[in-house]
Amino acid sequence: MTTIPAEPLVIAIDGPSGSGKSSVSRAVARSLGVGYLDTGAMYRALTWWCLERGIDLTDQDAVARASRELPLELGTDPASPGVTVDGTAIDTAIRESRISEAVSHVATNLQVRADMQHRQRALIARIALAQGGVVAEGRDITTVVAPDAEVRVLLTASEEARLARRSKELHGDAGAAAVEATRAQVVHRDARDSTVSQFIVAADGVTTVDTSDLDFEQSVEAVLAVVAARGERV
Ligand SMILES: Nc1ncnc2c1ncn2[C@@H]1O[C@H](COP(=O)(O)OP(=O)(O)OP(=O)(O)O)[C@@H](O)[C@H]1O
Ligand SMILES: Nc1ccn([C@H]2C[C@H](O)[C@@H](COP(=O)(O)O)O2)c(=O)n1
Repeated sequence: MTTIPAEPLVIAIDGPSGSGKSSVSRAVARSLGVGYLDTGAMYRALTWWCLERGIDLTDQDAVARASRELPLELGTDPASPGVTVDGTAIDTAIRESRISEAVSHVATNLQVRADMQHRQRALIARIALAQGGVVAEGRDITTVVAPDAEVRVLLTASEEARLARRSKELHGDAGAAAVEATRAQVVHRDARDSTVSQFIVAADGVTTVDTSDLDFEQSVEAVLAVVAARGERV
């Protein structure tokens, strides 16, 4: 473990799919001994819940209603951040391809976004207080949900690197066919999601960490270096 911040520290991390947000954020939170919030899991959980209940994802009002009623519980321990809806553990189910391919319908619903952003601000405040700090990651955390966070990072990587990582994770190899099969879950999803959030280019005051040429441990160290340098910026 590195150092436990004296004051509750909010670290906001955004970035495109496959940049390493979830895995790197969890490792950073563990290293600092603070809580973790996976906001993407919230959109995934709502997508799962709507599909379970037969709600048409293109029916914006119905999905927004489901969002307001979603009985969601999120674990905030970076070692095991479980996701539960109405008592059912859905950690594995929300990572299935059918959810990855459908989640943008939900994430681009502006009524849903307003509801989720409201929940996320409350969660960030609560986790930071309870766990001495929080690493919150997603697509609009540095810009909309927590623009006043003490540390704001855009974690990015080249399209090639992101496709290869996700392909290896899903198919166990990064050969051309596997990479192509992964494209819809990475590039096409980012194109849809970027119509409602800015996560390709860093906003003012947000530090870009490009992990294209870094391995996992080096990426974690690079984010921890940004955290360590906080306050040194003018
Ligand atoms: N710097 C890195 N070098 C190599 N592999 C990495 C690196 N960072 C993350 N990975 C691996 O890449 C894969 C994708 O990472 P992760 O799921 O954290 O990305 P993400 O940005 O959260 O994606 P999404 O937004 O689609 O959920 C994981 O298998 C992870 O272990
Ligand atoms: N703050 C956020 C977090 C996530 N999303 C969207 C983008 C993705 O399509 C989906 C799932 O996220 P992932 O688990 O892949 O990081 O949710 C968003 O719009 N805003």
